[in-house]
Amino acid sequence: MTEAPAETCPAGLYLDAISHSYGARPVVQGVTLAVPPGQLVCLLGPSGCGKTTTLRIAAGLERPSRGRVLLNCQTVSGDGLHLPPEARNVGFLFQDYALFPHLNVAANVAFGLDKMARADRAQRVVEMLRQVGMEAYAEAWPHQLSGGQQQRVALARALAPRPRLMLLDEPFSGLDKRLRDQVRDETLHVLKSSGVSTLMVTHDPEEAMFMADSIALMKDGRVVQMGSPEELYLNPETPFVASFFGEVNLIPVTVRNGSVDTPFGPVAAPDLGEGAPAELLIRPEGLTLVPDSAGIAEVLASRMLGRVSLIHLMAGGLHLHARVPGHFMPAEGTRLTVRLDLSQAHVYAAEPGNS
Ligand SMILES: Nc1ncnc2c1ncn2[C@@H]1O[C@H](COP(=O)(O)OP(=O)(O)OP(=O)(O)O)[C@@H](O)[C@H]1O
Repeated sequence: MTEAPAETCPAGLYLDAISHSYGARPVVQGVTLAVPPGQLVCLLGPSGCGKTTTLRIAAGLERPSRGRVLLNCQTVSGDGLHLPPEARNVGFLFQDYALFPHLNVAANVAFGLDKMARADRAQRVVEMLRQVGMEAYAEAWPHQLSGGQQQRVALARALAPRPRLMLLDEPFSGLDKRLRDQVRDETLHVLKSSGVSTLMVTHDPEEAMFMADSIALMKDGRVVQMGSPEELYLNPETPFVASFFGEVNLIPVTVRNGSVDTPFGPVAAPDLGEGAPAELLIRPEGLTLVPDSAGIAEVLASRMLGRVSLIHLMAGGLHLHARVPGHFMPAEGTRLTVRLDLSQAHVYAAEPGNS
């Protein structure tokens, strides 16, 4: 393995300007990202944006056409070198990464521990099964377990050899919603308490926000923004980032005196120039509604969505959606005063390709 220069060498996983093409088609283009030790980073983005290819490059299952992969400051891909997955000491958890059906639970977990002394191996298996709450199932066969239990055993198997990196690709998508929430929560706790660095692929923004210390949002093979879930949600750099985390109201506007007008008051605009066409994005949860016979907005429809109510309203000629926590169902035609939370409103240049 080649030592990397110290200044470009954060510990953990470091992808350094990775590009990859299938034939003539570029699918990953100059991706640079770090997964610091013990951190969980999610690769998030729409279908086909290159998440899985990036993960496969980190695993060593694909060789990048350009760039380098570093693990704890050692080059494992790049500079003419390419270590295969089995030489990288990485653990995998995939949606369809099934357990070996001919091995019982304990033997599945022991699978990657062949270099350990027998007694140490048995102890490590018990320790791992305890960590994932499956110690009572050591002698069970995979077909006797539920999907969630199988996934817990797969996690124990992946972590047993103490990998220096865990790679997860849509690991919960085979589970139904209720089970998924529970297994996701357990998986996060086990990963965090093991202290392993983790890179996880998901297309689900809520899942990424639940799991990640840091999210790299991808589009067309590139990372368009990377940061903590709060940073991406509260300070999205483009309309694409803003709208990826949930429905938004999108309003064409014009910049006047450094701001744009809305029916609820002005919103400060970035420096786009006087008269510049712009896009105003308002999150539906950024609108607070108060019934008021003198209000400028009118209810078109109210819908209960479970924990929130969705109100369709008309204000200043605009059809907007507001999401209000709890049960709030004003009748059609009710007049409202609307307050806008400015932290939930963002103005962008109306450039083609901006979104
Ligand atoms: N082995 C391959 N040969 C050719 N093209 C491929 C191959 N693997 C992936 N692709 C293409 O590369 C692009 C990126 O695929 P990738 O699986 O990395 O995206 P993704 O973001 O993980 O998508 P998804 O969420 O749908 O899995 C897609 O258009 C896909 O069809």
